[in-house]
Amino acid sequence: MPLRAALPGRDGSVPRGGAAALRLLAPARVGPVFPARAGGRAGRRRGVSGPDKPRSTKPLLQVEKLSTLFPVRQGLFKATKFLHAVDGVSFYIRPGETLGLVGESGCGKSTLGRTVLRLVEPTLGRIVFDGQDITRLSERALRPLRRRMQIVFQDPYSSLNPRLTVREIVGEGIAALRLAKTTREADETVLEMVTKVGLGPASLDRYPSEFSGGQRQRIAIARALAVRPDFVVCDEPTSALDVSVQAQILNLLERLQDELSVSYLFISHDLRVVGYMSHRIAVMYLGRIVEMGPAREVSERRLHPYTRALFGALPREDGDPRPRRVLHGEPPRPLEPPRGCVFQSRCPKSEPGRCDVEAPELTELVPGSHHRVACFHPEGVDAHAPRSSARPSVPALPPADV
Ligand SMILES: Nc1ncnc2c1ncn2[C@@H]1O[C@H](COP(=O)(O)OP(=O)(O)OP(=O)(O)O)[C@@H](O)[C@H]1O
Repeated sequence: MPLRAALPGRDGSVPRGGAAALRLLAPARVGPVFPARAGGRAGRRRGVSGPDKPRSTKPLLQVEKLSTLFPVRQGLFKATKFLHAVDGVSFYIRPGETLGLVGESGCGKSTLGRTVLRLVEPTLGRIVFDGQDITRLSERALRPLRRRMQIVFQDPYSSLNPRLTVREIVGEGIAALRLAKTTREADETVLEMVTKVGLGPASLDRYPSEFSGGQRQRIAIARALAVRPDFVVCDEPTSALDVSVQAQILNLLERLQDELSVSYLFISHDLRVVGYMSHRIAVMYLGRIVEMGPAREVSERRLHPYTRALFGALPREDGDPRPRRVLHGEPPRPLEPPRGCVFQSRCPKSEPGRCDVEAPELTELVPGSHHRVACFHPEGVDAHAPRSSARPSVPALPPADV
């Protein structure tokens, strides 16, 4: 089996995750709690292509059984082991759609996002972008597609070159890809993008250090969208920001998506953020997707015990500080993924002889529901019966002034 995973300058020998990571799943509230709205975007906005009414049924991005393994040297005389950062993941994203990817720190979200962009080499599986198999395309052959696939990183402090002005940062891609015929045209596009993200012309000749975290993230978003991509990986774009500006950036991303018809893979460890932004949600655990479906379905039904635990870790809306459900233990090391179900060691429903032997497939329990779960004992046998309460599970974020 050819193992082609790259090691892009990151020390992955110490797998992250654990108790500290789980605490991240229940951070302070993102601003004040507003009257609850339906989980997911399809339920709360008109004119947005929700999972039930997609703009197009043809996927823009199709990922099939994708795995990214990192070779890790254990010691001078020990054999190299392979860390399973992403393990047989399949999903699709339609044009103009947001797929939210949520899970604990270290479960493989960023690696998955980077692998689909071919910033990290896939080990196995297939990535099809707009009908073209890009899994093994050479860098040269990939170049024309690079414009169409962009990324916004978590940290707006380290992701912007401090020596470049905003004009240069936002114009970099336009110049590199020769998207403007004249300097004037390039300048106009830069100004248009900078204005779209809520920064004025006065920002153009200033440096990143002169801006706040939220403003820097706006610059990073302008840079990503200036080349008019079809698909953007948003890798925890608000995690490094003050709570007060998080909602502004989320609303900005949402507005730009509607204006520019871009698709997002939206990565976050914060369920409320993912629930707010996404048309569909994928829940990831130890490199695998354990539940995936329309945002409202996933947030209301929560078929996988892990999804339940994530929701249980959210702060209660009644202000009671006690978590509803505590997830004990640590995730297994991705260097030694368990046989059988990845969640078995922390699962209250784990069945010896089955869950520790066989890996459950991601399966649609109710045909046509588009809601799939990888579990032999999904929560609630009558999981698809209508629920009496209309209360959504993900508290909404406040509206913002963008
Ligand atoms: N270049 C690398 N070499 C070796 N291991 C790596 C490399 N990059 C990531 N890893 C490991 O792969 C696993 C998944 O990491 P990844 O950063 O994708 O997780 P994540 O869910 O995005 O976490 P976080 O939210 O903390 O960024 C981790 O165990 C990590 O240590």
